[in-house]
Amino acid sequence: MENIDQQNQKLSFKENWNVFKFIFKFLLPFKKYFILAFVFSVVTTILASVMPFVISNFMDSYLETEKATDQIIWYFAILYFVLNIINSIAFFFKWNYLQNGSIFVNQYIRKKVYAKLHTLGMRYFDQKPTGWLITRVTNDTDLFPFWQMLFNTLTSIISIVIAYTALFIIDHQIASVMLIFLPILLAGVLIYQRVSTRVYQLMLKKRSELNTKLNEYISGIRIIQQFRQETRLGKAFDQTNEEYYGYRKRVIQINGLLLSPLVNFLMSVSIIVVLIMFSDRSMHTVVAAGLIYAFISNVQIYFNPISNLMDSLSNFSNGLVSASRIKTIMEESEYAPTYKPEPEDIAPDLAVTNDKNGPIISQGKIEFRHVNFSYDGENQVLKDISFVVHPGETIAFVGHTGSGKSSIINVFMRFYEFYEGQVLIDDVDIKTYSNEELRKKIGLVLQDSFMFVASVTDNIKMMNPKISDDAAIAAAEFVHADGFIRNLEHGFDSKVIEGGAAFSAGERQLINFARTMVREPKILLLDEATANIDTETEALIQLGLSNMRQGRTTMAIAHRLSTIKDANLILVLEAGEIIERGTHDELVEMNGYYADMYRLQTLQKEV
Ligand SMILES: Nc1ncnc2c1ncn2[C@@H]1O[C@H](COP(=O)(O)OP(=O)(O)OP(=O)(O)O)[C@@H](O)[C@H]1O
Repeated sequence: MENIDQQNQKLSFKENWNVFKFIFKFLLPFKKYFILAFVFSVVTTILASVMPFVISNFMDSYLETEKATDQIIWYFAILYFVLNIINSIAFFFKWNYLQNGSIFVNQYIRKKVYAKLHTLGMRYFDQKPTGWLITRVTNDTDLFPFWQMLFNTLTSIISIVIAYTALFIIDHQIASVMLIFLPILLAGVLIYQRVSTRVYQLMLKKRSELNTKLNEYISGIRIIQQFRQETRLGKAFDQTNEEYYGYRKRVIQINGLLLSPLVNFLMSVSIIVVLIMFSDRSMHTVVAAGLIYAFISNVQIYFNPISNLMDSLSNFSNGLVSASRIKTIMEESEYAPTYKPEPEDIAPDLAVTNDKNGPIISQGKIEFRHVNFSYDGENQVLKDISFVVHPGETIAFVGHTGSGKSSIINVFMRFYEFYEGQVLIDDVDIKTYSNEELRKKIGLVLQDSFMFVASVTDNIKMMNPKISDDAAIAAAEFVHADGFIRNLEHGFDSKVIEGGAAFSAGERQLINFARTMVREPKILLLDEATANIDTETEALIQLGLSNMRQGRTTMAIAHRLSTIKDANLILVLEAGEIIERGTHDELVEMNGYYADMYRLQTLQKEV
């Protein structure tokens, strides 16, 4: 994880520019909001610069000359009041458009990143800690301050130009002196940016680490408690938390030291310079007090945006760091299938029809041709796997734990990309099928399935509105899950609590069967449950399974050999290689590894 974060810490100017262009594209669909906010912002800036002139005019033309009648006082009071009201209204609209625009862009980015994650293969998720991913989708997509900063930069430049024009109109000589402060301020801005960005990035890295640790601790809480790891992990968590706090404190210190004090100091110096220059001028000529007031007001308007800009400058660099991480995720393609089979790879002898997404699976014939596979590119997990399963037949994989049984399923489901060998369905390369078609036609039944917080029916339908409640109930009946469901207090409408904790492993398995069958898959992949299931539920499961297998091509991982005696082909795996193949009777006759396993299991059963 450290490497992942470090990658983004030192970006060259060109890389930053690319990141900026990338993230800016997300803003375009919402540009209307930002343009309107900009228009209202210009209105408020012009009004803020003009209002001191109203006061200065009143002071110089009426107060000093003692000509201020009631009528004139009212006139100026109302004018000032109206300008203030207009200013407030313009400010409200500017604020509103800017906030809404930023919220919409963030939401849009989050939606896109979330959708992208769904297209990435399992290998990606193996390598990225969940907490890291959560930080990316939640914190990194929260670019609110970044958009504000961009907007502030633009409006600040306009403010500086307008305020400077006002200064120039009042007194171009003194206004010219004000220009000296600009490079000094810019130098301050650059120094601040350098110092703050580094510390800010370290702080962000710690926050990401904190999230990762928290996620690990919560997901592994059972093991942690069982092995009494609370104190050790608590200490590790405290340490990261302490480091995070340390960086946070440094950020606050840097901001406190460099931000407003520097700008305020320079503003005070400039006001003193202005006063000295006006006093000097008053030696030779009359200087109107209102003019000095208008000048000083505009000096403040001239400095304020710079102060704001510095304030949010760190947001800019942080936003770019976050944006670069989003860019990395959005441009991730390594795990997405890129392989396009050569025409000669495909030798269809089954009639295959196509729809708009590509070929569709109609028969369910499966073939593996010399497939090699590795998760990490180093350790070969599957070696030269070849077999054929004809439509409606069952193939079973047996072997010790870690022999590669689940990996065959992983490759077949395209959870992981493989690069050597070929897998075909209905004689068509699996890589030509759309993922949608594969997910639709292949029903995967894992040992333990995830249950959502929803009703039993919705868990069977998996919230798919196209599936009717009746179909869900029919599927439950088909796999014999209806008996126990109807015995629940609210039957099919009973609420499932998180993870399905209120159901036994066998009951969850039965719901899972129904969930698979309601989609009417052509191919079934079964990972036989190893959990202890009571004999009654076990009998239901076996009944459900045999119903499910009728007329479907089935690939089953079997732990108890008694359940796959009738399979058309059994493959015995050892360290990723097929060491024996045949039907149950053939393998027993062969008197090899399978026969040993079978004898052992029969003996255990008898004992
Ligand atoms: N996501 C992964 N990343 C890296 N290696 C993996 C991954 N999943 C499995 N492996 C490794 O691949 C090898 C084969 O594992 P696989 O899960 O296919 O075995 P299996 O026969 O299904 O075992 P079991 O019966 O315990 O489920 C093992 O050495 C395992 O450590």
